Amino acid sequence: EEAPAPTLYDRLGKTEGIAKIVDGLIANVGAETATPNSLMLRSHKPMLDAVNGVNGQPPTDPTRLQRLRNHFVDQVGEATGGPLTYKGKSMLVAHTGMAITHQEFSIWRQQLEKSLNDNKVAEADKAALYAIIDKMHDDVVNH
Ligand code: HEM
Repeated sequence: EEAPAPTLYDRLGKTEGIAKIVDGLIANVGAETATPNSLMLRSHKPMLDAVNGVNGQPPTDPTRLQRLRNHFVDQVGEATGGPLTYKGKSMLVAHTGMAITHQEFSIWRQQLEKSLNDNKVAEADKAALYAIIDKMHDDVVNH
């Protein structure tokens, strides 16, 4: 009996590996929002304001980014064949009202790419993950 072939979830390092990739993505997006002429600040400002507070006011929703992070780990874990279950909103519902542009989607994808490279994900596994991500493009963009 041969062992079953590892799933993409296994090849990304299971939940621990996926969490590192997601945390890297979030760190990269956060860094981009702090740059002059950021392309990601517009879409992320409501969440950042809720987490950080505005004008010295206390945060209105301090765990909002943490919830997004945990949901995203579950979503990738489920979509790559792992034992996780995504319990968040559909991609269409989650991104409706944000008017995310194709350009913003591309910049987001570059932040993911950086994290995949930093985590030394193999090219074939990056391609397999992009196939999953790019299928969501139309649900995320222009709503
Ligand atoms: C295929 C690509 C993407 C995936 C898989 C994804 C995934 C997610 C997930 C899982 C959530 C949380 C939904 C929930 O908790 O119910 C979310 C929310 C969010 N996403 Fe995305 N996302 C993608 C693209 C983008 C892009 C391109 C942007 C902006 C440039 C973006 C900005 C946001 C923001 C601001 C939130 C809301 C956080 C909040 O208000 O609490 N996402 N996304």
